[in-house]
Amino acid sequence: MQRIGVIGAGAWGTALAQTAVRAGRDVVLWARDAAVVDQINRDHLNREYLPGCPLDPALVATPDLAAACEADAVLLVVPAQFLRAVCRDLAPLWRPGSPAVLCSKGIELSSGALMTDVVRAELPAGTPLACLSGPSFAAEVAKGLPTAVTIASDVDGVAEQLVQALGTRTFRPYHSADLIGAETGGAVKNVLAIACGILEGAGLGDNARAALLTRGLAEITRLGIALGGQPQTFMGLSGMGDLMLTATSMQSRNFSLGFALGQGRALAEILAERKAVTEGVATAAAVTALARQRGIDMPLCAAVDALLNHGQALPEVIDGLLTRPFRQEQG
Ligand SMILES: NC(=O)C1=CN([C@@H]2O[C@H](COP(=O)(O)OP(=O)(O)OC[C@H]3O[C@@H](n4cnc5c(N)ncnc54)[C@H](O)[C@@H]3O)[C@@H](O)[C@H]2O)C=CC1
Ligand SMILES: O=C(CO)COP(=O)(O)O
Repeated sequence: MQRIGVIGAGAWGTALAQTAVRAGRDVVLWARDAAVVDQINRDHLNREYLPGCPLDPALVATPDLAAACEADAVLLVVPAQFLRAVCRDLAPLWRPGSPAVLCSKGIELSSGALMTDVVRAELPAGTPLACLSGPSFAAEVAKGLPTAVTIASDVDGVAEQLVQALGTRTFRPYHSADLIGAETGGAVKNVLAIACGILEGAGLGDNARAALLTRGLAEITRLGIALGGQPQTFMGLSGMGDLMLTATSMQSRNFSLGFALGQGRALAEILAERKAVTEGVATAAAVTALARQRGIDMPLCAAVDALLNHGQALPEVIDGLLTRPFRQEQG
């Protein structure tokens, strides 16, 4: 895999493109915004989405989807709610047999579909699928700080090839065969990061944070197993690893949104101030609907959804969680 296409030049697409260049690959990064394309090619910067990170001059950006599809593997890095529309444009341009690597973290709100379901439905039949997930803030990856992630695929040998293509001394992918497990962890942790931010912003204490992380991981695991994931995946980088990172750091857009909510600010006001995507907002609703449909108990995700999307007041949401019946810990 020498030539890598990257679809989406937000923070994560740009950082992944940069790390693939560092790994010695020829990389073409597609951006929908012509100004971003020009800036990457001319100034070797993406000031809009990845400020303060000088980019390798060998990184080439393009406004032409077809040019990014001329690749041995294509990383899909557009926000979850836009992925289907972009895949529809990609489908006629797709190089047969080229793996699609999902790097977005979310669940489609309109359908409850995982990102792999979306891609499977829209890209040509037989396209090998993989998922890259794990604890990885884009700015740190772009700067070459040490990072470990999971690359999962259900097609023999594909994850291993991607590990070889993208891995460097400081960007360290581990391969896995559990595609569903890897992507479920990445999607649901965003909702739990909002919850953790809320409790931090509201000053509910360190005990509450530990309780939330632990019970949150139990929610990820319950849903992930029901969708077909392997239990041990949720203890790995794409599960516990990403939850620990995202739900404890102000670098996270999801955590910082939760923090502001916990301090009493309104969702609309917080969202109006940011251009960056905060995936957990839509995913809270998507995951809560999915859990309800499958009869899976996910009280923390449901609480975030009630607060964000159904107008429930914060004290009421917290009270609802604190007055749940006592129960056995496992299961
Ligand atoms: N930023 C990070 O540290 C990480 C992000 N991710 C995931 O990567 C995905 C992309 O996030 P970021 O690169 O951070 O985004 P971002 O917040 O930096 O940028 C937003 C992106 O959305 C695109 N966009 C806006 N409207 C669009 C539309 N209508 N159609 C298609 N694209 C549109 C913009 O062009 C831009 O590329 C998300 O699912 C996120 O969860 C995963 C790991 C790390
Ligand atoms: O997924 C991420 C880190 O692994 C990025 O999280 P945020 O989208 O909350 O910034």
